[in-house]
Amino acid sequence: MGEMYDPKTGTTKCIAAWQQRYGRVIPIFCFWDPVLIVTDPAIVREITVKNFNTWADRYLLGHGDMEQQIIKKGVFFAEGASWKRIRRIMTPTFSSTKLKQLTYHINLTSGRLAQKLRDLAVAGRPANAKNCFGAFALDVICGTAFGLDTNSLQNRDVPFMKHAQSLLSFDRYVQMRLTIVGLFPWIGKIFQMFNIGFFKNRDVCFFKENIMALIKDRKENDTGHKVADFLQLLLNAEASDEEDIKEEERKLTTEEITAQGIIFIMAGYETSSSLLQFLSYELARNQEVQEKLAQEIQSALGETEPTYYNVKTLKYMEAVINETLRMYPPVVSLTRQAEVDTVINGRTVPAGTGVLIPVANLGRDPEFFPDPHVFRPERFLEKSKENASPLTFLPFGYGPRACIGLRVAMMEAKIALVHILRIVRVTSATPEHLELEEYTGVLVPKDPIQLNLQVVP
Ligand code: HEM
Repeated sequence: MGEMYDPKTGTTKCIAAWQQRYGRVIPIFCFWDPVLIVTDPAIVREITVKNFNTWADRYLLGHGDMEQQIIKKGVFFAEGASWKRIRRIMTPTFSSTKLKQLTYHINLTSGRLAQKLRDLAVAGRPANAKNCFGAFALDVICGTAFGLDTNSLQNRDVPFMKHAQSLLSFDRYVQMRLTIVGLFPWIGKIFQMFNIGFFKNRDVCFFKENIMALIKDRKENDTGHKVADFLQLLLNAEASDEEDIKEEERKLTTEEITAQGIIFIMAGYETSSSLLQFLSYELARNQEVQEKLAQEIQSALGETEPTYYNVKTLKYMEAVINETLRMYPPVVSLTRQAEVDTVINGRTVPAGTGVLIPVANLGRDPEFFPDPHVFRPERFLEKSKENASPLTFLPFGYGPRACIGLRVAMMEAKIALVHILRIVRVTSATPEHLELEEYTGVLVPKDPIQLNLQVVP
């Protein structure tokens, strides 16, 4: 009998303690499943890159029985040859040429966000970071993915906002299903027969119906050529009715395009919101960092509108974002599953074994990042041991299965910061002691962050 996971201690602390005792490859059981927790950079490389073909799929509790059919067609959850095909078709959608066409919408939404924060500063009211950055991130994803102007920054009751929040909420209902399927794996198949999934059907259906209606509208009214959002780019690569085409050459069907639309909301909403919440909190606590950032924006851009290219020159800003992602990675761990028997650390690992790479532990490991609890963006600028290995800093994952939206997320955060810091400063923030909620899908603060703001004179 080994050690038990103690929910009171929290996942990150538990893993850190196990690592002290057992080293950087820790075998555990996740309910009945054998899983290895890996914090050794060389083995992380082995799994995510060198031996990628063996480890291409994600390890999912419930082994895929808990995701609705349409969700499983999304690139995040897809497996094997199907994932390969979808990812290959989607990759050009995220090229620099395509991404620079999205800046119009990101600038529009960032301008609104900055204005909202300014209004709160003028009114002497604190900003609820989750509400402001959550609405911002959702508006960005709805605009860039579907060409929709949801403006949930002004109107929090928009159905897209309600369903997105509910879709991603890791409430008791979801936790209960996960525990039941963890303890009694055969129930997963029964849940599947009754279409009971990990995500709530009403939210999945809402997004499915709305995205399909958008696709229908684009096709009927031939408005596609006027827009350059992700949906249109995928529609341009839509499958024809040819039946005799080889599986790996098949393009995306309407249902598959719809599935990618849902995945964009899942992957791009809470993650970007989480990043901006923690970043603004750290700016409040590190005023010198905030001033340096504002100065960089002024000297590099003046009053020019931010673009895909000019925000790339903001190196200090990039370091501030990276330092936030190191301390508060929105996705706290990566998972993979062995397709066939393989060898790790000199030991044979049977097919089906899961791997968990705890991104949050790697980022706070003093061996890789000295004084890990100190917010110090400079560590990402200096040529040092700290940024020597990309395998210790994994907020966007690594290898062929890494985040496809990395450049969108970085551009979005940078453009938002340019607009915000041109007109307001974060003077202080609560809570005094930030506790992290580790059981949700995405890392969030336990208590909502409130930001006190001041208008730039
Ligand atoms: C701060 C923001 C974001 C963070 C921290 C983040 C992080 C991640 C991580 C850690 C993964 C798993 C990578 C792996 O397993 O190696 C991932 C996958 C993914 N992300 Fe992001 N992400 C962010 C924003 C976005 C955005 C804005 C989009 C879409 C526009 C997006 C789309 C995706 C997709 C589609 C996948 C699945 C890729 C695959 O399985 O092939 N992400 N993301």
